[in-house]
Amino acid sequence: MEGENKIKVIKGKKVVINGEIRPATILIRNGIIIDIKEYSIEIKEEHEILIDENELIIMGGLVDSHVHVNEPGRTEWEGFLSATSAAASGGVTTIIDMPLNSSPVTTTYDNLQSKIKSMPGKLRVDVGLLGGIIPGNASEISRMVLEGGVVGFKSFLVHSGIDEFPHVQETDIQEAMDVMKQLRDECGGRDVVMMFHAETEEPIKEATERLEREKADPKLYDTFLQSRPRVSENIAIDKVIELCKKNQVRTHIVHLSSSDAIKSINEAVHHDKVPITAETTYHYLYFVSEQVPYGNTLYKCCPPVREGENKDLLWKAVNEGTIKIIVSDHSPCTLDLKLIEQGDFMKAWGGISSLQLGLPIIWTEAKKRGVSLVKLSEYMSDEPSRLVGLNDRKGSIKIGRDADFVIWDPEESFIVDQDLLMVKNKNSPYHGEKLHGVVHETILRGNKIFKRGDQSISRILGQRLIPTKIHTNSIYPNPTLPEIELLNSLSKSSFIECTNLLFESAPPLANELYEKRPFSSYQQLINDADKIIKSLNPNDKIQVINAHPRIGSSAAQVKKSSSISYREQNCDKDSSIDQSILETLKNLNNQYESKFGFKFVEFVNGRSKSEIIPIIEQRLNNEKQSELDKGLSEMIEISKSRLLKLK
Ligand SMILES: NC(=O)NC(NC(N)=O)C(=O)[O-]
Ligand SMILES: [Zn+2]
Ligand SMILES: [Zn+2]
Repeated sequence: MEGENKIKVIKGKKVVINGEIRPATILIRNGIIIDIKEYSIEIKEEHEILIDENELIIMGGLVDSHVHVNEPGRTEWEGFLSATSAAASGGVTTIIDMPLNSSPVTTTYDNLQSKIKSMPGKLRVDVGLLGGIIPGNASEISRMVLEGGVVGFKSFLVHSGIDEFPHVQETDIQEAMDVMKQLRDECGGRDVVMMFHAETEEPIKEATERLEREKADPKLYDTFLQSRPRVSENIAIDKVIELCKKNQVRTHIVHLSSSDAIKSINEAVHHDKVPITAETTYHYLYFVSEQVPYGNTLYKCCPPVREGENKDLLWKAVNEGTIKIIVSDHSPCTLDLKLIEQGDFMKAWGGISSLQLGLPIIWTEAKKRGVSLVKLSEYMSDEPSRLVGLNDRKGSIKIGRDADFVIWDPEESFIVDQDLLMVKNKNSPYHGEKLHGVVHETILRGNKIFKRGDQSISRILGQRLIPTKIHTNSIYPNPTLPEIELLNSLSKSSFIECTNLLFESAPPLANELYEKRPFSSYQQLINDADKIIKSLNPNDKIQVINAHPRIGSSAAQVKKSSSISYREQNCDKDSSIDQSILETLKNLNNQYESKFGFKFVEFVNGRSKSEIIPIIEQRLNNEKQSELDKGLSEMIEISKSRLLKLK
């Protein structure tokens, strides 16, 4: 682990921040954006300059919330290493993996665990996982959220293409939504989004039978297009809206293709305040059905790429904000399943490979339509991240978020050469297309994970992401702790971010706690922490006790280091109390620290700052050793009281 407090710096003349493109200097510590300053501020020589850029655009790393990684199981189709390598090369720093086409599909807690076990050593970017909802698995939902840390669920209203992932009926959806309501109302708001592949069977079946009767040519794209009419999406989406309205649980329509449905989504959101969102994908915003070559099944996906007028209406919806999420729906397979020789659209696998190309694909179209870079950052980072409850950590550039960036040139163009793609199965309908926008560098939590032309960067730094509500980024206003089973399963840095909430950031304690996993309960964790602290050498004991902010420090200082202490010490009231109290506390802290050589720590327990003054005065008369032990035992009391608030 690099120096705990080393500051890294990113400077740029064209930085996308808060809805504008401007010069800025970004300060990063431990992978988190801790400050955004004027471009011209002086950089201290101990700071590490990561990027100093005059021309290229610097933007928050992209978040692609619809990726089929297909590991474990169908790793000949894709896998975590190839998918996250492609993501890194495309400026994508977070991907959300779908519950299919891995095998086993992620429809039980145990299957989720087998997916989690397949990840270590393969993540070049951060990865969140979705669970799957199929008929009869509602009993698995809670555990996949509370102990498994999934960021949402996906289900199909039509055959998914994979037999082990059957589609749901209305009763299955209602059963799942009942569980979501329980998670929201009884488990501290730990509800997550339900995503739907919204097509219905009936119109597809009728159209397909008619086309068969007419002996329509399966190599003609129009035959496939007619077999999946817009009405199939429209009916499915109306049903999803109805269920979302009835249950008021967060719902999402994936890969919207039918522009007919935009109106009903708009009305649901703006008129009926239904908690529903919709995404569209790169291919619906780039290709048109009229241009699909005869028999070229690489263009096949479900729902289908539709006509040019449909594409224009999707872009209009993007411009108006009805569609605020643009993702890949990267759904690769082995070439044989695309039946390239037969060119049979009706039998080929549905799914398009595009994970690495999203930014240039969308920018090429957006620049023609006057859609700004700023809006792309919102729709390809912020909104997908919000969808899966990660927008405190991931999204556009903001203090407190992970230091994820893409550095790219919107002016540069290139011809797509599929052989240069990092995905496992390289055949792509984008091959040969001229796109605008070249990614030069990608940064994940302050580390370079991709640099154009530099094959030497192949660092495996990605983490599995758990939902924001139980993620504990210290800047996040209302953190809560994960279930103990989920805590035990976290990567070291995520584990430590959780324990920092209880004990503040004290490496000698945190590192030893991590080695002691698994814990049966938080009570056992605190008891073990107490034992560890007692066993530390004096220097480490002092480092642990000094992790706590001083009582009486400025509110801004306390908030920056510990949002929990900020609340415990009632810092929000500081501006209204007699400033002499803060002055007295400051002096007493200085006396205490110069006498004992470490900070004064007391379990404030809601008492006012003035009530603490006589306590620090009295404790100034004690011996050093007894004060060190007292301060450390106060820390344990603080952690017990925090546990009550955080669970
Ligand atoms: N099983 C799949 O990967 N399906 C995917 N296939 C597409 N979109 O054609 C999807 O998202 O529905
Ligand atoms: Zn789908
Ligand atoms: Zn998909």
